[in-house]
Amino acid sequence: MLSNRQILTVAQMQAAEQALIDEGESVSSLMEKAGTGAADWVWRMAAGRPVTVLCGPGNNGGDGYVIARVLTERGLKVSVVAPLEPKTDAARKARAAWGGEPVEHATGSVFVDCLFGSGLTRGLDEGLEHLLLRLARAHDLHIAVDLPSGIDADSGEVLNDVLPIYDLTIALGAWKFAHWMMPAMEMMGARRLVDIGVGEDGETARLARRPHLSPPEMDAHKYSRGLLGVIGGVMPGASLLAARAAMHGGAGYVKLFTTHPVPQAPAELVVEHESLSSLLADDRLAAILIGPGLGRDADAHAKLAWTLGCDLPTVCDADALHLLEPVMVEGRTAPLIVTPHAGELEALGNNFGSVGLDRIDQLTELAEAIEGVVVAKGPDTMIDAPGDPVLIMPPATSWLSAAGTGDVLAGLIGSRLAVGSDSPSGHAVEACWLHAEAARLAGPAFTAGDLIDYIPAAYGNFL
Ligand SMILES: NC(=O)C1=CN([C@@H]2O[C@H](COP(=O)(O)OP(=O)(O)OC[C@H]3O[C@@H](n4cnc5c(N)ncnc54)[C@H](O)[C@@H]3O)[C@@H](O)[C@H]2O)[C@@H](O)CC1
Ligand SMILES: Nc1ncnc2c1ncn2[C@@H]1O[C@H](COP(=O)(O)OP(=O)(O)O)[C@@H](O)[C@H]1O
Ligand SMILES: [K+]
Repeated sequence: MLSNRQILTVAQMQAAEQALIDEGESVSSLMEKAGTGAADWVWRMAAGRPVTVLCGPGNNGGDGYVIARVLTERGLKVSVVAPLEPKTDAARKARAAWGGEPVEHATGSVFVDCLFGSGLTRGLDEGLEHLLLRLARAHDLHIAVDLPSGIDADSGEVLNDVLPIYDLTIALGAWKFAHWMMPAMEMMGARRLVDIGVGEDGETARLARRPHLSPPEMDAHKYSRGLLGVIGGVMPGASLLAARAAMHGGAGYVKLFTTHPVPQAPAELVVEHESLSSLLADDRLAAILIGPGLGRDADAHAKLAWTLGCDLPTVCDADALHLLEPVMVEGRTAPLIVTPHAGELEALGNNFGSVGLDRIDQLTELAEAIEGVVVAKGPDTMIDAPGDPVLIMPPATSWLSAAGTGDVLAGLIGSRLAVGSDSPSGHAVEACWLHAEAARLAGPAFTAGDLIDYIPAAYGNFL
């Protein structure tokens, strides 16, 4: 059965195709499924208008010839541009079955890019780049088959300076990382997946599943729902945002521990000013969040070291990520979740020895090194825990790119961790969904404070 969530590397995709071939398929029969499935989408988009297909030398080009044949049979006017002869047997057969004559150039309504797919090994050379751009400019609608040509399937890297922007990308068989990773995913437009029979493999990366949350138990009380301690620092605003968000994230009780005055704290938020050691001795604490507004001085360092030494379920965000060192996590057994944005991921990589790696490798290595969950934030937020498949969040609204929204997410993750009904990475996923859903409901131009107001309604959408 088609898995709508599975994300494969090129090597995994090739292995999956080989498994199908071992079961009796051929490259040509797979190409027929891929091409006819893609042709259905092109047919819908074209709505009777002329189509131009750009076919490359490999099997992606082969898919293009199948699309051209199917749409011609259905009565559409189809032109094929083929700057390179087909090199694979399956592509040659598909071209012969199409039976038409390629043209040098075509204008029309719908442009279908079958130049290169997952077999791309380098950026497009100047001639192909110009041809691709010229054809794209000569058409109104742009469709990429499997992947836009010129991007790296495994890293989402865009290998040419200028490439077309697509209205639709039709993934074949399974998602590739580039479909859900920046910067490539920005070019893809809507994404659709065509089934060619690739099965589910529990080991591979996947899109994070939308969670189902539960209301509190009938006999719940504030402690049974989870007590979260948020440790503040020199910038009270950030820890206050996190604590306020946490109050709506499921935990029954949120306390803010800070030595600094917090005049804007709402009445429901308990602010404690005692020493950290006595506050952390409370055995009712279900989880701790430390980092937003903490500062990066010696005092902040000491607070972080002390907190992690208490071995409670802990979320580290913001300043804590710059201070975190391997020695602080040694010997811990309680869950740890870190929530770096790109810059903080870099800083953590430096401290934990995972430098110079691509984003996915850095994520997985860091999760192993801290023996905890890493939530790598951004337009393509990814979550990893040691031994688990990498999870990628579906894209959230770009209005989240506002100061303080990370503090809100950290508060939500802390809150879910305090609830403690799922695995730590499961809680990170729940919080990311709550955050994204609150942002969707908040509409345009919200602030981090506004975002918090939408968390209860977002919560309601997961019950
Ligand atoms: N392998 C299979 O069983 C199937 C593959 N399918 C399609 O096949 C695609 C992968 O096919 P291929 O592995 O043939 O790869 P591509 O069709 O993406 O192209 C690879 C060919 O282009 C050359 N090439 C790579 N980068 C180049 C560049 N920058 N400039 C010039 N030439 C370059 C390679 O040397 C190779 O000859 C998938 O994306 C998908 O569209 C589907 O038809 C389904 C079945
Ligand atoms: N362009 C974007 N599209 C979607 N989500 C984004 C975008 N930019 C930022 N975000 C999200 O917003 C939050 C920002 O967090 P962070 O960078 O820590 O900001 P801050 O430190 O100001 O709170 C993260 O959850 C991130 O995933
Ligand atoms: K393509």
